[in-house]
Amino acid sequence: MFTRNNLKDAKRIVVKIGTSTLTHDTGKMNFFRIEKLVRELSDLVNQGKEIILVTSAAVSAGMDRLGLKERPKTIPEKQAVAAIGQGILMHTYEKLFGEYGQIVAQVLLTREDSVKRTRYANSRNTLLTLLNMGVIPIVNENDAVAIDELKIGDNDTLSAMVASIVDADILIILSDVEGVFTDNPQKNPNACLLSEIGDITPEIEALSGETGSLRGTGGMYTKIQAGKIAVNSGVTMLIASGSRDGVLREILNGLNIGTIFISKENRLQIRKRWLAFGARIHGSVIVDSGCEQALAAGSSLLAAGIKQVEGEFEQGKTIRILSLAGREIARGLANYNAEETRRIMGLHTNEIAEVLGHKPYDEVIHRDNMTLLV
Ligand SMILES: Nc1ncnc2c1ncn2[C@@H]1O[C@H](COP(=O)(O)OP(=O)(O)O)[C@@H](O)[C@H]1O
Ligand SMILES: N[C@@H](CCC(=O)OP(=O)(O)O)C(=O)O
Repeated sequence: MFTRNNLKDAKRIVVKIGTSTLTHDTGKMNFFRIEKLVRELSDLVNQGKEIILVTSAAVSAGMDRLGLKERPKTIPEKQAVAAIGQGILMHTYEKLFGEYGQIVAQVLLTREDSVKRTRYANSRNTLLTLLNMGVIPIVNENDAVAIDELKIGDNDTLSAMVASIVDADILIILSDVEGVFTDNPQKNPNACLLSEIGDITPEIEALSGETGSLRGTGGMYTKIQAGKIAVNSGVTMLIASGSRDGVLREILNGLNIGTIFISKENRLQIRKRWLAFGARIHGSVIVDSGCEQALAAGSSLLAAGIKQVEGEFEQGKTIRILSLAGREIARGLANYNAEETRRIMGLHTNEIAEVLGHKPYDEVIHRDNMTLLV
């Protein structure tokens, strides 16, 4: 488990750099900063570290090339602009990393690459093979083809998925802020930096507005969600400022900068991790406190403990299990669809057949298909 004290021993490191760090306010690339980060990353590889870079800014680079002042609105336009920008991004990295003697590879992923078991295994194998060859994989979402169901939607989540897929030691997210503050520091000058976040409680999630900077996607919200994926996958995550000189070296030297999310000790088994974080969430059930305790002790989710059902989900889809206070306790695959779950909630197992006319399962979610997050 990595804490501030032993970060220098981290070997496999995923670094995510957001659009707000890679571009100027004008929307044009910030070459000065990109060069500095490429130099730092190259130096880490020379020290024997394995580095995966998750980069944003394809859309920004494409907009700049086309002279667009506003983000494209339609999906085909967005995809076209990202396809143009991705080439420009890779050209830049190829050139700069090449100057430091590094070999890079482009890896474009979609949600399917972490949801489908075979694609998950393929992505993992490719990334690990590249690392083995001493190459720096440069990852972005495959924006040109990923729409709706296939889309991860933001690179914070993507970077946490990548970190989870390759069993990284740490994930470093570089942004235009020093870390997570008690409030949006761009709007509230009195907001204070949180040096460490232990439990990702509903209060912590509430610190982040839904939006980010003008050019970024998702703001602090998606970074905290990424924290959930990372810590539950055994990956310690840090958020720090990409404009700070020598930021990566300072982090690895254990300096108290940015915000650290310390990983949980037990890494989820690969299948459970995929179940919890690869799949799209289709709805939630809210359970009573007795049920919450039973789940924590390893029981399956029974209809009797469910108080409320949110959203419309099909049988077999991934849903969240929330406490009465709104805390996410677990995720799992539902044996009943939303409508059936509404009809049987609060009932004992032996009453299900009477209400639904059939009872294919005793449990609403079987414990083998459930990942506890507490
Ligand atoms: N509690 C918070 N702490 C820090 N930043 C916050 C918070 N709430 C919202 N933000 C916003 O999140 C932004 C960073 O996210 P984003 O714009 O998506 O950047 P990136 O391109 O690096 O992903 C900050 O500029 C800030 O406006
Ligand atoms: N895949 C998109 C970036 C999406 C995204 O999450 O952006 P950011 O919030 O800047 O990390 C792109 O390359 O433009």
